[in-house]
Amino acid sequence: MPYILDGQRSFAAGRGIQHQRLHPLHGFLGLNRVRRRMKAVRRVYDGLFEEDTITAGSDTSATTVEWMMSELLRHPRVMRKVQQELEEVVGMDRVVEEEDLPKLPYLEMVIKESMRLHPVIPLIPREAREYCVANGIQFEKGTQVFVNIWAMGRDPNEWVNPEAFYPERFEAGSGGGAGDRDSLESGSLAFGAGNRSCPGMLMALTTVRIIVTQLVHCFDWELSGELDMSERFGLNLARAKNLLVVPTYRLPPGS
Ligand code: HEM
Repeated sequence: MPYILDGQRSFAAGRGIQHQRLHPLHGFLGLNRVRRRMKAVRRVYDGLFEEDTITAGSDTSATTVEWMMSELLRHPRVMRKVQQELEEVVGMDRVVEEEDLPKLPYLEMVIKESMRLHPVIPLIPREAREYCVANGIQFEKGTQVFVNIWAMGRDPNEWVNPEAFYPERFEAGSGGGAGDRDSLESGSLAFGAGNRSCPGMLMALTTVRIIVTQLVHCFDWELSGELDMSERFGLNLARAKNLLVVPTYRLPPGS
């Protein structure tokens, strides 16, 4: 039966698989884990209100998961390669744990590639605090600027074949246009830059990594119907259409 794969409910999948052995597409996200992390983030950034953190932190991660799963469904070769990496590192008799994540280099490339093409916050607002000139353009003090992260990720001057989903471009020496963007945590603009960059980045990356790996490790996925990659423009750049999929459990019974 086709299932609407949305990032929020994918959280549920992880929890269901790990602890309840429910139908894996029901259940509940490890919300306590998320709450614990939220508290940790708040301790560090205690000037922020919880509402801000939850708003900024939930849709963004969920939408990132949806785009990544869409790209994996569109590129079975890449999906298979992620599954193979998981089979080698984790095996097939248990689910992925957070401790496994640093041992999954190909997964990292897939995340980078997906976030390059689908930064969920496509425009980052800034204001010129003083008169300045950048790229020959003069900005008066107080000018509002929107940095277009979406366009930068698809700039043909920066990336070889920018519209292609090709995670291997991030391999050292691949010549794929990755340049010095070898680390998401230090290089990607998908989380902004400078003093106001995303304070939830590390938590977000861990959340996305664990959800996607559990989905891909525990299930084979098939599309139900056409895959429409249209975007719904807004503050959060989400999929315009539901992602309809058919999952099949692939771990042996009891694992
Ligand atoms: C994949 C998931 C996420 C993405 C792509 C993302 C991206 C971003 C971006 C681009 C900004 C603006 C940065 C700038 O202006 O330079 C931002 C700000 C922010 N993010 Fe995230 N974010 C994600 C997840 C999270 C999570 C999980 C939290 C909290 C737990 C969070 C909390 C915040 C907050 C509070 C701000 C405002 C920071 C400020 O204005 O100083 N984000 N995020």
